Amino acid sequence: MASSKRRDLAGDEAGDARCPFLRCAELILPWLTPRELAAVSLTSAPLRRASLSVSLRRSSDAARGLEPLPVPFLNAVDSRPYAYFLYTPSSSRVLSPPNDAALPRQSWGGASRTLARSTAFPDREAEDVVGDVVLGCDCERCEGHDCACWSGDGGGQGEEEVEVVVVRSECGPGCGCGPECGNRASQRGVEVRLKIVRDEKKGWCLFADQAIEKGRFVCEYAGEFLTTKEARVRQKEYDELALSQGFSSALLVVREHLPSGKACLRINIDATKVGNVGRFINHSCDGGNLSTVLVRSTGALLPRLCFFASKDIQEGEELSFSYGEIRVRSNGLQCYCGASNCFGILPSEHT
Ligand SMILES: C[S@@+](CC[C@H](N)C(=O)[O-])C[C@H]1O[C@@H](n2cnc3c(N)ncnc32)[C@H](O)[C@@H]1O
Repeated sequence: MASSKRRDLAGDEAGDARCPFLRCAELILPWLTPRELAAVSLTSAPLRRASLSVSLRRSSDAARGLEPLPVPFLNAVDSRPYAYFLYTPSSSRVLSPPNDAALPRQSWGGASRTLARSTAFPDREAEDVVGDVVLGCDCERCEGHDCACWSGDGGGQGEEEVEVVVVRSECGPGCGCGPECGNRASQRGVEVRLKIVRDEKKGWCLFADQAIEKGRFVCEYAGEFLTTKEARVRQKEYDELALSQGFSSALLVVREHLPSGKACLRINIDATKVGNVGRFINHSCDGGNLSTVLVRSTGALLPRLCFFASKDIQEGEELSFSYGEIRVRSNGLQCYCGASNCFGILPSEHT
């Protein structure tokens, strides 16, 4: 009996594959948002099966084939199969669309992984529209030369605090060397096995799926480069959503002090709508196991924010870093990092 049921199912699937309408659907479904996919799946059993396949393929690789290794979603706590956002391996490739424009679509979960590459981002140089020089940086801890600080959104209610990070130079487009050059560690994408695991309290969390030695590059914090004006508008929108719907946003502000010591370059990276696996890294009050490094490639105006292992990391360990130390709101979002020195609330700072 069971085997005849299996045969029926296999027969249905073979029939589905031969139907021209379903072959078209296979091409279209990967371009749909989860909401659109759910609506389509209600229309017929074959479309429900096709939509389910798309969801399964999406949950098997958050990076949609754009990184050297797949990064799966694992969820044992609720029914969400994956988080939906547009994937970019590196910040420098994307541009924020105008406020009122819909985000471009990106194919995800199709039978062919190569479709993900046809993302419709405008083909313009990001660097001519982002990166604000701010005179008289208000960061008190940075002394000016060769230092940088960053702050980020800790789940609403303003940006987070400012943290000193290291600045590193790598080879760039103008250097004669190729992609295998040892001085391009952060330019080859995610080369360590990672997985994204759902937690009841923290939402999605990025985990190491292999041991990672201290100092090794883990991933970039990739997202949309925004102007400061756009960042402030978005921050306000995210704060409201965080308070009303428990929304998780991922907007970081990096300030790199210019050599004069009298100005800093403010870079706003928003991974909320367009990002990479870095957007799943949670905060830890003890500093976690990742260090943040600003990497500037020769010839590039804007640096990229990159994560390196700050200690030896075991397979199965959650990856985390400190979002900062300032908490401007005593009623900020609750922190569940579990560190012995946990403050109880996530860092936050005024935008
Ligand atoms: C950059 S995202 C990290 C990924 C996020 N957990 C998700 O589900 O997409 C930042 C958000 O994660 C959550 N988060 C990060 N660290 C946390 C922590 N230690 N405790 C509770 N929530 C945390 C907050 O909602 C914050 O706004």
